Amino acid sequence: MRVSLARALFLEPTLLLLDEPTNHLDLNAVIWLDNYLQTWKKTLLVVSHDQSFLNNICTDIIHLDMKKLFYYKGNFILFKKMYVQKRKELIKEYEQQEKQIREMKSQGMSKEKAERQHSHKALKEQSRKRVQKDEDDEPQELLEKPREYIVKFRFPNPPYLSPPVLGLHDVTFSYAGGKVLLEKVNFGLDMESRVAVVGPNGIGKSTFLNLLKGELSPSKGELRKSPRLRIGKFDQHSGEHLFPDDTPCEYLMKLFNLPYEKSRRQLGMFGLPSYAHTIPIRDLSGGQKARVALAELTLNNPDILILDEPTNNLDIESIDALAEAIKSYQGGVILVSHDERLIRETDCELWALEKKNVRKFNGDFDDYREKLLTSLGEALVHNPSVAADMDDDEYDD
Ligand SMILES: Nc1ncnc2c1ncn2[C@@H]1O[C@H](COP(=O)(O)OP(=O)(O)OP(=O)(O)O)[C@@H](O)[C@H]1O
Repeated sequence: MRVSLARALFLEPTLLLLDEPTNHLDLNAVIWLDNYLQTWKKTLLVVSHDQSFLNNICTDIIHLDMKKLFYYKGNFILFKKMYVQKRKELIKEYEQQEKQIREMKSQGMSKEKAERQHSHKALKEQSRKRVQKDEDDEPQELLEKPREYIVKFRFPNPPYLSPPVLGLHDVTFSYAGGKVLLEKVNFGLDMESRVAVVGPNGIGKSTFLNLLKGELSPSKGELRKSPRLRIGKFDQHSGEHLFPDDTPCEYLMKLFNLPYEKSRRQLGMFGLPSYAHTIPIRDLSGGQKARVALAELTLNNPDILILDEPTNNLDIESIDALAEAIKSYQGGVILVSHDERLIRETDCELWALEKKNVRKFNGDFDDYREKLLTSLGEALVHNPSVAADMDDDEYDD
């Protein structure tokens, strides 16, 4: 991923097309790319579910909605505001159309005729308003009902567990025959924790989370956890353990002994479209499987959430829903993510994995960004006036 991206950037094409470029990058690389592309002089067309990235680099947004492209000037924040307004107008127009059709029907007209009549009427109205007619009159299509796409996640609040809840004590770890990835790590989580672990690709972030979950055993040292602790872990592979022959609805019903309706409600809450509740899991997309896995995780009532790149298979609305759910959740959360917005929104402390240990970064996300870019010798595009101090003082031992 890094190599193909580097090649694309090096060639400086007139038109640079990027499809989810941040998906396989670590946070440091995303910060660099974001900063770099802010001064990109040529045309860039990007598809991304990373809102901060879109905000920082885009001057225009094209929204693919109801099978059409809609053009907006400005970055993603502006688009969101304009879209809310546009939706209101579309709903109003749709309601007017439906009212007129209802009136025609009440005068004894058939549904089909009323709809046909309405499209001609709408066309006449449009032609009357048009100063210059530059295209052939075709009966105007009826407006579709603007779709409402609301995703709302909720993690049930666990009972309070007094600290220490979960911790690594003097943990050293290496894979069989591999080099030491973590050495004498001491780290603890409690119910109030909000931690984002950052560090470059391959440094051992997922390994660290797997040690906390107990999926890996320390080579030296130990994992200690509260006996009643339930951990919920979600990662890019979370869809893989689902039974492929079951439908999502059957899967949750069997696992949690749920009634049919409750199972469907749970899936719906996690944004799985209703047709996908009753088809085999093997036919779901990666993003849809991720939703089933999140629905399952929630039903397990976890006390601590371990999230490893949770945004990769989620769309923008679901990432927002995830951030909201984490904000109102009263258990502990530790995550690895390259999504700046998720880290900021959830108020996570940054812990950096480097030199085989995990240490708290003293500063907020902007400080981290600035420190990183300065260490790479990059000019800061957003905030050039602040000088960075590259001392190790910024870390707690
Ligand atoms: N099961 C395994 N057996 C042997 N080596 C492994 C295994 N899993 C990971 N590694 C190696 O351990 C190192 C750390 O991997 P890990 O996935 O923990 O890093 P990471 O920081 O999460 O990376 P990324 O940001 O790319 O996801 C890498 O060099 C990786 O190749």
